[in-house]
Amino acid sequence: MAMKTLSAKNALALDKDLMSIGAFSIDQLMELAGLSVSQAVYRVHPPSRGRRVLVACGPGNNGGDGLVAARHLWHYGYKPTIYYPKQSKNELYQRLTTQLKNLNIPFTDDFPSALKQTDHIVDAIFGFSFKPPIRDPFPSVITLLEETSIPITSVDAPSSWDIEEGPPKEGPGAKFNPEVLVSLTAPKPLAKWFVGRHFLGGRFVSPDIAQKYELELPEYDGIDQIVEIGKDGQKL
Ligand SMILES: NC(=O)C1=CN([C@@H]2O[C@H](COP(=O)(O)OP(=O)(O)OC[C@H]3O[C@@H](n4cnc5c(N)ncnc54)[C@H](O)[C@@H]3O)[C@@H](O)[C@H]2O)[C@@H](O)CC1
Ligand SMILES: [K+]
Repeated sequence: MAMKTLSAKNALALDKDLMSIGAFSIDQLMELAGLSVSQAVYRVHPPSRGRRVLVACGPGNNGGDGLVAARHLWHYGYKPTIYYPKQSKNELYQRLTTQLKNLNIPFTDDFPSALKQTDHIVDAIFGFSFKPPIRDPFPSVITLLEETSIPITSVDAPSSWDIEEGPPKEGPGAKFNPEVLVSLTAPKPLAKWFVGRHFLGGRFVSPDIAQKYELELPEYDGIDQIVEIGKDGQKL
């Protein structure tokens, strides 16, 4: 399906519109984004395939989506583990972290060991505000994601990919190819380089905002928070 993509600049502007014109709070948007991610994981990797999910969270809102997704996954019967090395002091993130700790969801600083004990990975490290080059401690994490054979679901962007230009030409991330991508609101230009199962999530865009950014969004089915927009190597 050919679908219009949203540049990093427009993704940020749309986010601001959702919170001003749309009257949403960031908590609401993040909750719905994380719920979408949890549904995509359930769709591609049901608990019968293994309940252990390693959720790698970055310092910004992409990481916040991962924290929310982890909570929903726990409620679906998964056993999430969180890698969240650069924790934000922002009150929202503190609350999301407390919610996970209240469910006895473990946090780890040892990414290589955690990777050996998981069935699925959620990559919530960087989203549309990522600017290369990757700073510590993430280069080695991206290299491990690149090398692992455990399936990965990336949130909004395969972390390390340039939002407009796709995978880096060399260094960490150059060979990173997650199995699943959940684009939030609309795919970013980098989706042109992605081959795998591609979902759209973030079911909160009103018709006027979609029109402003000339988005032709697909219909979501029933109560689903995700819609599959590409698979089997079909590209945007
Ligand atoms: N409307 C939407 O589509 C929504 C988007 N959300 C999420 O918000 C994301 C965007 O969030 P943010 O704008 O907070 O940004 P990101 O989470 O994409 O990343 C920004 C964070 O990463 C750090 N960072 C950037 N480049 C780095 C580098 N090279 N090395 C190390 N650290 C680096 C920044 O210092 C900042 O802390 C989206 O991709 C999406 O996942 C949702 O939470 C809410 C709704
Ligand atoms: K990501």
